[in-house]
Amino acid sequence: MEDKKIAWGIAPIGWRNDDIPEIGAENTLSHLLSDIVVAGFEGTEVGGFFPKHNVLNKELQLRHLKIAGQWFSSFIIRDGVEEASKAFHKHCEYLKAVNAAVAVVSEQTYSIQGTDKNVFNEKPYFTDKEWDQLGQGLNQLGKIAEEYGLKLVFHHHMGTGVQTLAEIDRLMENTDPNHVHLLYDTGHIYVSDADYMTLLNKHINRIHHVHFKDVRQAVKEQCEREGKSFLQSFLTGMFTVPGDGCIDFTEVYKTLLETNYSGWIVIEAEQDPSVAHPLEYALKARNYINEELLPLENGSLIKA
Ligand SMILES: O=C1C[C@@H](O)[C@H](O)[C@@H](O)C1=O
Ligand SMILES: [Co+2]
Repeated sequence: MEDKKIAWGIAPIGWRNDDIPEIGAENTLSHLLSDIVVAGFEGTEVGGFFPKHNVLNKELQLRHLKIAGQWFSSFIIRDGVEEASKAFHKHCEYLKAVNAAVAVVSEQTYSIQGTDKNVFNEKPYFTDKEWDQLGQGLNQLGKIAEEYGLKLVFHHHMGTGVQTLAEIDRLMENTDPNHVHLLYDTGHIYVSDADYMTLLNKHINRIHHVHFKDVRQAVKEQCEREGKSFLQSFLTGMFTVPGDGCIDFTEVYKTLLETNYSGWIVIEAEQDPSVAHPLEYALKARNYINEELLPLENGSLIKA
């Protein structure tokens, strides 16, 4: 992050999606990275199709782009922390080699994220014993991340055992603030609880990475009525870029400024790239940031 407090990125998910690797498969790494430059972002997250670290670094350097982090599916409850640690070491090694800031961890034991189950009412729940296992395991993974100069940021997610505000509260209570941080994803908390500000205000001190994902309310309601899965919901257009849905990002951004948030804010709007042109939506997001969010910085400086 150097001297700048907030870095703006955009995730590959609008071009290619690790949850459904077939969609957008024609979009190459060069295409994605060059679009990111055209849209005026400083970096991105690592996608499942990204190459070895040296190849990626070359492509990044040519475009003056940086890597914020990468998703890691942990199975601490299913496999135990020793097994999870082995895979996590490899993950962190790669992230260190591409100079990333964070390792994004999501506990995927019992997750229905990639299944055809109704994401609105079939989410899994952990037992007390499983919560303990998860908390202790994440503390260990957090220490591993630090060995590589990274912060572990936990991703609350629809269709998983850590989805609702109450579950995020429990996870925060059950983990060591020195080693386990939080990723705040506006889209996931909105679809889960509707209220996205309470989570932000409550856990701002633990938040070290942010995903800006907007939600189309009418599409969300339709998906809920039809009992759609997570994958079907985003293919139907439940998510979009900030400024194009019902979340008030000015309120979110003001809070981040007032609390001196330092880190990445990554636009992450999964849609079907054959329906929502990735560069068009990246430009739409950038315009919204420039016109509605960045001007708030002056207001917040005056207030401070
Ligand atoms: O951060 C994320 C990564 C994706 O793989 C995930 O499904 C998406 O919803 C998300 O928020
Ligand atoms: Co996210």
